[in-house]
Amino acid sequence: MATARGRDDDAPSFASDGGSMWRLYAEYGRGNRSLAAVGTVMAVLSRVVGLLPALLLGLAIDAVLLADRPYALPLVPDAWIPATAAGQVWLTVGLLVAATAVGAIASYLQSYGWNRFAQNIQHALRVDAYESMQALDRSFFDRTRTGELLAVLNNDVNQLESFLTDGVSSTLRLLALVLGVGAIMLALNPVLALAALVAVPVLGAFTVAFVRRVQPKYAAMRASVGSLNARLENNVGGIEVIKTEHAEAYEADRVRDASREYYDANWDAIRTRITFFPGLSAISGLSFALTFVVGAFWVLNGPPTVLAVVPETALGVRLGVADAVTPGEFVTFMLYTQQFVWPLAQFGQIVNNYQRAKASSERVYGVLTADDVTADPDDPVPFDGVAGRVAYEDVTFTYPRGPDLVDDGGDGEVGEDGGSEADEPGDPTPVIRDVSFDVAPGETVGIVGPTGSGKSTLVKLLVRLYDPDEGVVEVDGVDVRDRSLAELRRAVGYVAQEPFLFYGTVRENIAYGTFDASDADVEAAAKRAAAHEFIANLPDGYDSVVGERGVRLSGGQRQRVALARTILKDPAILVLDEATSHVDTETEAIIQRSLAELATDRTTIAIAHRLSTVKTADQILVLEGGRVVEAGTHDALVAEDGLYANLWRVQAGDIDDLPASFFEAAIERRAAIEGGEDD
Ligand SMILES: Nc1ncnc2c1ncn2[C@@H]1O[C@H](COP(=O)(O)OP(=O)(O)OP(=O)(O)O)[C@@H](O)[C@H]1O
Repeated sequence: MATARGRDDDAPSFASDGGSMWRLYAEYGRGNRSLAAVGTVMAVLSRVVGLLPALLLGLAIDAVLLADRPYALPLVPDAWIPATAAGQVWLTVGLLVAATAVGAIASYLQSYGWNRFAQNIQHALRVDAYESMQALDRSFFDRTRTGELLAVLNNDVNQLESFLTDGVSSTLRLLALVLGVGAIMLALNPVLALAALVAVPVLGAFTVAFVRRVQPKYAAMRASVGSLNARLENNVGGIEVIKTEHAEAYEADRVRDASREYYDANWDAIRTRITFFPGLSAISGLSFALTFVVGAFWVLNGPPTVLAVVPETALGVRLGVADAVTPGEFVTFMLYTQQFVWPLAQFGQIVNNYQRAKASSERVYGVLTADDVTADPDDPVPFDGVAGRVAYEDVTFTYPRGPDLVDDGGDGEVGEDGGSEADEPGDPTPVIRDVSFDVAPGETVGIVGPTGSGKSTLVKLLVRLYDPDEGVVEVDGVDVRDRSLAELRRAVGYVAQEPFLFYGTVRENIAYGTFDASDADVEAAAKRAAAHEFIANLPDGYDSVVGERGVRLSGGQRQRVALARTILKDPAILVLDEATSHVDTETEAIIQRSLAELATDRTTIAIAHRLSTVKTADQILVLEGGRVVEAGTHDALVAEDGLYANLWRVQAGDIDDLPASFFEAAIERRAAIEGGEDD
């Protein structure tokens, strides 16, 4: 698909099956029924009251112009009607004012009801969509572009709210109006009413045709908003690279392309929409004119002659074709026709908003019902104090590619088969293969190996960021999938390779996850992570704001804040993924000393490129191509004279002593990694 270039072809589109909108409204509306009821009743009341003026006006005109027409009001006993003309005028004025006042109050209450209803739903929906999104497993986020997800949580949720606020109440008012006016007109003069009502089926057919055309266009538009958002979000995040690579022009072009894609999708929808509204108005206008012609000639010349053949009591209903139409009736009729026909054109706007909300609701529903969730077991095995034994048994893992996800491109063509065959890159290769090892409680294990050999992936399986395809990862003899996620993640402290800091203070970042920690605990943890000194030197100390993602700190400082966070958590099992890679050797020595102290009474798994940091580990696993190729203590591995011994020589600077086979293997490895990245 041409327009899919530059998009992640396996990125989720958040599409869901149809019907999601009403399911969402039904589910979220349940707790807000009384607001909806107030909105509904008041919408109907305001419309009904709005019908009174035209009726009163017609009656008043006839009473004034026609000597044989006494002033009478429907449903009002004659005894209540004033005898004098002036009294009747005042009664009419009084009723008009009362109708206007009741109409205004009803209109306020209906707006209150529906707006409150819509805001409540919007709020609940956004929070739930966020919670569902948060529960999705790590691989979902690998495939998803942040901007697109934000578009769903923001724009799409807002779109639903806006339809609820305007669309639903307008529909109700329109319904009340059409039924009310239709009934009154039919009662006044059924034949003349038919002239006005003939527009209804025509408008209906016209609207159905519009909906069919515009619906896929709105879906395409929502998708391209997501695409554009994703591009913008990515570029703001990568602004440093854009600047240092002097890629401003290139990125401006890419944003232009994404924006143009949105423009085209939007314009396509707009073109359809702008032909729809004038079309509706034209139909409404024609119907108004038709009613006027029939009515006017009826007033002037009596009933149309074509109707003379219609029996007066056909079907037992009085058709009134033989009656004259009074000027007052004619005015009432024309006012109603206008009130009735023009708002029908508004129906187009409602349908239009409905279609937009429908496209949005499908995306929101897609997030709410996405099932890529790391499941908590039904009956988790509780920890009985965490001893800290870790075991991997024949573990194999491959990163999922996501062929199940629909690519809807930017051009609005939603893939019918869930992705094109041509994009299928073949079976992905496992990143972890048949890995088995055992870590006794309190032991320290070092994991080393060339870049891309699967070290980070291996430890992510322990905290269930991913689950293995084959084999088992155990903590204290129980499969981690049988542990509750909360307990497991409390037991295992994980310092990621690129630690993430939240916008906020240093203190908040250290206490993240241990939210009830005291200031003294935070400081103690920072000291153990060799972070206290630099924090104390920041302008506001522990209250200094770190900036978004911690940009105001250096890479090494960020690492130490993240390390302090995990130290504060005081987990039984400590997993460090190159936790000190960004700090200088002197600081590293300080951290190593406190880590060694920490490691004495807890299991520690440390990934390291700098082999000196794991030299004293109880065992070292050497990973290559996802397999454990060597295992043992530092001395044993050096004596073995294999990959570890060669890596050790590299770091000791003894490059001249390395065998040629080491370089050949290293070049092969690089080629394999780069080849893997290409596909
Ligand atoms: N989220 C992901 N989705 C798909 N593939 C991934 C993902 N993360 C890593 N990989 C791939 O898995 C392989 C192992 O990556 P991993 O990060 O585990 O290696 P590593 O040994 O920790 O590397 P380094 O030493 O460079 O940190 C690499 O080929 C990488 O391209």
